Amino acid sequence: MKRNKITIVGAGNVGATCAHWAAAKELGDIVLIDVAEGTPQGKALDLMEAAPVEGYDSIIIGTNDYADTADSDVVIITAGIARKPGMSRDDLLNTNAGIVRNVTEQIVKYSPNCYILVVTNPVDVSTYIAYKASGFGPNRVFGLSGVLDSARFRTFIARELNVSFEDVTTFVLGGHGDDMVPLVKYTYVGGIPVSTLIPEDKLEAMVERARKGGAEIVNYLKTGSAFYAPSASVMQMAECILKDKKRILPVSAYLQGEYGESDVFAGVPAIIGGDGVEKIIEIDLSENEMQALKNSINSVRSNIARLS
Ligand SMILES: NC(=O)c1ccc[n+]([C@@H]2O[C@H](COP(=O)([O-])OP(=O)(O)OC[C@H]3O[C@@H](n4cnc5c(N)ncnc54)[C@H](O)[C@@H]3O)[C@@H](O)[C@H]2O)c1
Ligand SMILES: O=C(O)C[C@H](O)C(=O)O
Repeated sequence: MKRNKITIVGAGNVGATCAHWAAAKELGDIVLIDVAEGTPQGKALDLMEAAPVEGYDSIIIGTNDYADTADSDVVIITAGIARKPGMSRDDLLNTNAGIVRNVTEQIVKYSPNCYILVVTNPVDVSTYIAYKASGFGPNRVFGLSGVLDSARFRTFIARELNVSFEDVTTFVLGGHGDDMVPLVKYTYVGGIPVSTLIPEDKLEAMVERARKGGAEIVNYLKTGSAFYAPSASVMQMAECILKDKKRILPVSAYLQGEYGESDVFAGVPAIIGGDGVEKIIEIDLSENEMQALKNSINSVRSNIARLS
């Protein structure tokens, strides 16, 4: 029986932690690849040497050679620079656009049948670049945004109510930027609408904190950005493909008329299963929510227009 093969491009904070979650969940064998010589090799060996203690059976290799990534089922792109305090994610575009394009070309050459999950920021634009460079169908290339942004919003709500994190469900839509759209209307705690449990002003403060959740961590860390919750989030997306889970998750997906938008990536709810983005779900939005989504998508479009 063929084992799943997961390639993670970029062996930095997000990439190495993705490998950690993937091994802990025994999602498959793992290839960690980076331009830095020694880094992926050292981190992969170190992680594999934890296997006898933790009891997972993933084979983990580190490399600088794309030939080792051949025939991957899922490829996660985390390569590129991260922001520092005072920067926006969009400030990373000039450096990261070329990296994502180049990485995608290499990946596709060796794994023509894979699914590509993009993490590198600004993620909605990076995912657009990877989609165009891959020549893959839109179901096979998508990005990390809403799972992470929703996880932050869920965390704040669960702590406020002192309930299990698992029992809070929500959606955050739009681009993964400061104008993302957390949807209070679609937020439930154990099936109960959150608006009946938390006063409006407190909820609004949590919405704002979720929107700025990335910057909050950057301001603490100073030298880089969040990686535990981001890597857990993207590995949940990978797991949905590898196990054909068909979960409904908010992901950065290619829009072809949904929500009145085309030829752009933005966070929307979608069924994620063995065939990647199997269906984008269009939910009812109020006029204000739709306008907020459009504003957020317009920010993504203006960055796409900056690409040469
Ligand atoms: N979409 C999201 O929600 C989300 C969440 C967290 C981080 N990010 C983004 O993910 C990216 C990585 O973050 P990080 O904290 O891991 O950064 P990091 O600096 O710790 O790691 C980045 C790694 O990429 C490698 N790299 C650079 N160019 C490469 C290339 N051409 N090929 C292969 N590897 C290359 C570097 O050597 C480094 O090891 C950043 O752009 C960050 O903004 C996005
Ligand atoms: O904030 C960042 O730059 C990294 C990531 O997009 C996040 O939301 O944590």
